[in-house]
Amino acid sequence: MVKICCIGAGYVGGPTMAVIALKCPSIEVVVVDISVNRIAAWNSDQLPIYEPGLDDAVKQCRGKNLFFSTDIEKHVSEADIIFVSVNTPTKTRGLGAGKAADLTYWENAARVIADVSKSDKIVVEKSTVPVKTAEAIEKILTHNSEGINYQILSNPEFLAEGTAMQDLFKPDRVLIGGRETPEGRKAVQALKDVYAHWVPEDRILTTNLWSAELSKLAANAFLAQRISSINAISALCEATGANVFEVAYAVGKDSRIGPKFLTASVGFGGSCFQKDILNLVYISECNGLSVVANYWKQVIQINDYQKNRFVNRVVSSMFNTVSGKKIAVLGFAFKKDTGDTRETPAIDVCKGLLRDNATISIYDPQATEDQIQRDLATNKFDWNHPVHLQPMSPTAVKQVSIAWDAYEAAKAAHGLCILTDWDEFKELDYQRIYDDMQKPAFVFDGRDVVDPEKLRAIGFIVYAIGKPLDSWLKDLPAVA
Ligand SMILES: NC(=O)C1=CN([C@@H]2O[C@H](COP(=O)(O)OP(=O)(O)OC[C@H]3O[C@@H](n4cnc5c(N)ncnc54)[C@H](O)[C@@H]3O)[C@@H](O)[C@H]2O)C=CC1
Ligand SMILES: O=C(O)[C@H]1O[C@H](OP(=O)(O)OP(=O)(O)OC[C@H]2O[C@@H](n3ccc(=O)[nH]c3=O)[C@H](O)[C@@H]2O)[C@H](O)[C@@H](O)[C@@H]1O
Repeated sequence: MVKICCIGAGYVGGPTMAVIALKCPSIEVVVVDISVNRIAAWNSDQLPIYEPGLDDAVKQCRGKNLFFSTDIEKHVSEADIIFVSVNTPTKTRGLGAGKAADLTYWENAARVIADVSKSDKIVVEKSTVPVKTAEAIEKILTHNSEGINYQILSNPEFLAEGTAMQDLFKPDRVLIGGRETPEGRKAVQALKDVYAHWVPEDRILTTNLWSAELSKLAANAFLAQRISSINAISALCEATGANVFEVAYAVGKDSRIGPKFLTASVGFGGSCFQKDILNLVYISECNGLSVVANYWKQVIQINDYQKNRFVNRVVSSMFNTVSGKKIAVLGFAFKKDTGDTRETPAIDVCKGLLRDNATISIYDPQATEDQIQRDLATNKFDWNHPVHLQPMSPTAVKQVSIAWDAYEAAKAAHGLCILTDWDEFKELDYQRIYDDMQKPAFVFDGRDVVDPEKLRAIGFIVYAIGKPLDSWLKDLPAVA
């Protein structure tokens, strides 16, 4: 029986291994992690992450050919194929701080592999890493253990949260990079054989190591670039009276452009887009390509601009101050159908409103109170280190409270900001919300959730990103 061990039981390690176990009953899969709590949760009825369809998959194979454990050494030493799916956050200090990837977690994992391996291993980079990481990992492994053959493969993951299970069941492509040697090709074939259990052969692409590593960074950069492009246009739409959703529809109808990833928003969030672009910027700079680096930096600058613009719209609309005013925030997760709040634009928007001394009441169907408070108290870039390495009880921000539903959040509020595209926000009784709010009642829609005209008919003053402005907002500055 082939044995797989995955180091890192997070958003990628958990779902990807559950799908491998489900689709390959003849393979034993063990997911290991340094976090005792996370592993305990994977072994319980309350999985550590919310992802539609994940519970079912885990329940079907846990205890049969899928296991979760903290005994990293045992399972690494027994495995034939080791996936490494640990965090690769942005460095917070030292050389490359604020840009380069912090490979501490990866290096620690590699050192454990080197320490405990007694047989040949295929080591698979599942984490998103800078180009040439495989070379560094190879050095750590070969310099620390004798007589063992390691084949390093790059097999980046392209799943998106909220749709992870369907992305894994039906991937657009699986990408495997390996050394162009007989041993390298054999390792690539071994990993191909795993995916071939359910992925059609023509969707399994093989490349050299560096192409695979770079393709992952490039894919995320291209996706984020589309969002920043449409968000840049959204500002122009507000200035001209065009509607960004009509523009996106018209632009996306061109089959060369396509309709996806053209939804204007308060900004992209999530653990990877910003981190991976910063990484690309850093690699470009390190290779002396400053023009290339500056080009990609713009994608992040537009994203920051969009979040700032939203905050400024809120403050300027509400008579240039939100001091002491209650603002309801609907949605804190970085997108719908996930409880993940990493790099969510809601953090920047809430921090912006808090700087102006607002009082905030937040409702999100999945994000927990503890996580929200932690996010608002954490410095930029510290968030993406494992939760167990972060302060256990960060000081709660006292102007922030968490509500159990949207109506409670909106009660007596002056303004309401929609920051995540949860479907349930479309179905709310906005008349009831209006009746309970202070007047004039403002709605700021950062996610194309509400129909501004319907809300205006109720009496709200509405700002919706990229859509024609209320007469009240027309003369106010978009960016203060
Ligand atoms: N979250 C996502 O949707 C996607 C993430 N990725 C990439 O996958 C990688 C992992 O991301 P996530 O799963 O979101 O991170 P995560 O933070 O959810 O999970 C990483 C896990 O690794 C564990 N860990 C860290 N060092 C360890 C070590 N030495 N030994 C054992 N366990 C260790 C941590 O405790 C944590 O539970 C990152 O490189 C990310 O860029 C790629 C595609 C999608
Ligand atoms: O490397 C990663 O971590 C993953 O990053 C993204 O996946 P994810 O961040 O989970 O979610 P997306 O659906 O890409 O959304 C990212 C952010 O962009 C926003 N977005 C997305 C699409 C759009 O048109 N407009 C827009 O504002 C979302 O609301 C969200 O805040 C990519 O889509 C995945 O392919 C990739 O594997």
